[in-house]
Amino acid sequence: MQVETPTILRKIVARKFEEINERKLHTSYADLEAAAADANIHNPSRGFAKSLRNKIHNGDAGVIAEIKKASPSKGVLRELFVPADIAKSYEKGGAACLSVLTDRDFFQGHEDYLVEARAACQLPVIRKDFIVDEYQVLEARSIGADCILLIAACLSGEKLRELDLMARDLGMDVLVEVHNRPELELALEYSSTELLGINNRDLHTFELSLEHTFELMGDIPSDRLIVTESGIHTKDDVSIMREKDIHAFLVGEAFMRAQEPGEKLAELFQA
Ligand SMILES: O=P(O)(O)OC[C@@H](O)[C@@H](O)c1c[nH]c2ccccc12
Repeated sequence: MQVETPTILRKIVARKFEEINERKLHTSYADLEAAAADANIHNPSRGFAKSLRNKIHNGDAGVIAEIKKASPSKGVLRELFVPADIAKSYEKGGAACLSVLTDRDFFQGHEDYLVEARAACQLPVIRKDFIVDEYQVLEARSIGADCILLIAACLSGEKLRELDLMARDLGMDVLVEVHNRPELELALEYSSTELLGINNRDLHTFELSLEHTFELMGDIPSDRLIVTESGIHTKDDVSIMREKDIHAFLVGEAFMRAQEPGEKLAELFQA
């Protein structure tokens, strides 16, 4: 079963396949396998899901704080952009985990940003990119990623299963992202990952509504940890979610626009 792919996403994914082919000319799959194995010795996974769960067990929100310079819908979000400083600020502000955009062409991200951010703190990090090929999964572990994002809207069921199992074999956690019911069905059928993200933003129209989380959450088995993604800007947004028993959040823009991202995190998420 293949869920229909929206157009902006189709454009990004088409470019992604080109990019992967370019990279394969530069670094072979075998070299990347060796680099990932090496990372598992020198830079083992920090336990992404575990860190989220720990915060939630303590009664806090589990916040995945995003490091994102720009996005296709909003343009540049932050001019002064030093990933290591942002990472430290987030850690101080109480983040459970970091999310680092590594896509270059649409989000002005870079793999180096993930490496720099992770080296500057103790937090586990998710590689936020459009992952459609095994090559990118190896690449993620080789740069130190503790988790990868898999977006149901750009994967077939079989591909989702393959990439999910491969990531977990490499010691990473997997966050599977869905936006609507067909994608949720695909995610539940083809992946048993604990972390299920509901993106409140439609990657086709950029339309954003927190209602997406409430509409889909009822169909998610209780052994999964739901992460509400995108469009969280106010303390009210946070309390509405927590009242409905959603305790894990992925937040980017609201923090990126603040002078001190970690202070903004503490302000939004303090009880
Ligand atoms: O900046 P926001 O609205 O707080 O959203 C963060 C995050 O959810 C968003 O960046 C995101 C969610 N899924 C994605 C997939 C690809 C790129 C980006 C994303």
